[in-house]
Amino acid sequence: MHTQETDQAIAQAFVAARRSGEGLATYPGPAPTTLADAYRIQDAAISIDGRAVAGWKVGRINAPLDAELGANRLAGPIFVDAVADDGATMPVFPAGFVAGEAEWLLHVAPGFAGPVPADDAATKAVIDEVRIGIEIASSPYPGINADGPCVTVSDYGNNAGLVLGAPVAGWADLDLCAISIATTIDGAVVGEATAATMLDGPYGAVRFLLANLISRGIDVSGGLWVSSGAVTGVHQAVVGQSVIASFGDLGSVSCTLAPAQPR
Ligand SMILES: C=C/C=C(\O)C(=O)O
Repeated sequence: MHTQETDQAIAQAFVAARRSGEGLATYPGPAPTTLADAYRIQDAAISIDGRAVAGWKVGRINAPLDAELGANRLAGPIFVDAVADDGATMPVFPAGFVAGEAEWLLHVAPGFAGPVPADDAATKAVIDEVRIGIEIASSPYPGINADGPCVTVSDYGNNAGLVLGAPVAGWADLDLCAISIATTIDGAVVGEATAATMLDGPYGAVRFLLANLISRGIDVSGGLWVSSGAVTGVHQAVVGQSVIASFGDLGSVSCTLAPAQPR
């Protein structure tokens, strides 16, 4: 059973492991089995952590768990100090889980005051920038994804950073779901797809996120990045490897994975 004490203890253990750069061989407490419990742990960890949040990752919850849990996406914070530019070296947890994901990055403009937009046109109206990017998925706990979405949510949705690629000129007139994207790790193509496979697409991810954050009482008025979900897959990788996400004529964005250092 989850109590405030167990939530705090789990959150504390994840924050401490992330600060140390070390792994967590086992889940640090009773694993959450509902999204409500999982987001309470995430909220507690954000509060203990104390770093400013620059944006949020959105990930997919696949069938049949989407029906069981009552949501087909999940969210986790991306901290300001984990946002980097194209070509960056990105810290990850070598004893835990490590992956790179090609993603559309959408920025919700400062001043958003709700309500959550109802369709893509209304969603575009609250966005002031779109970029190509890479989400770094990494957690000190190796079972972070294998143990299911509630465990994923409980440790920041398995996020460890965001690589900001080039701004997309004329994004509002482009069909983001029509652009072929490829992910390459150490020179080998590990996935190719478009965002057409992703539920209601990148703008739908923004709507999900705004509704999720508002329901949790989180301020969404200051401007925030949305890393809208893995297009070509969640590609596991190891320290030292390079990840390149290619977005056709829009160009590519890359990073290299390095071990997290104590902070
Ligand atoms: C559990 C993580 C999943 C993602 O990051 C995703 O679907 O984008």
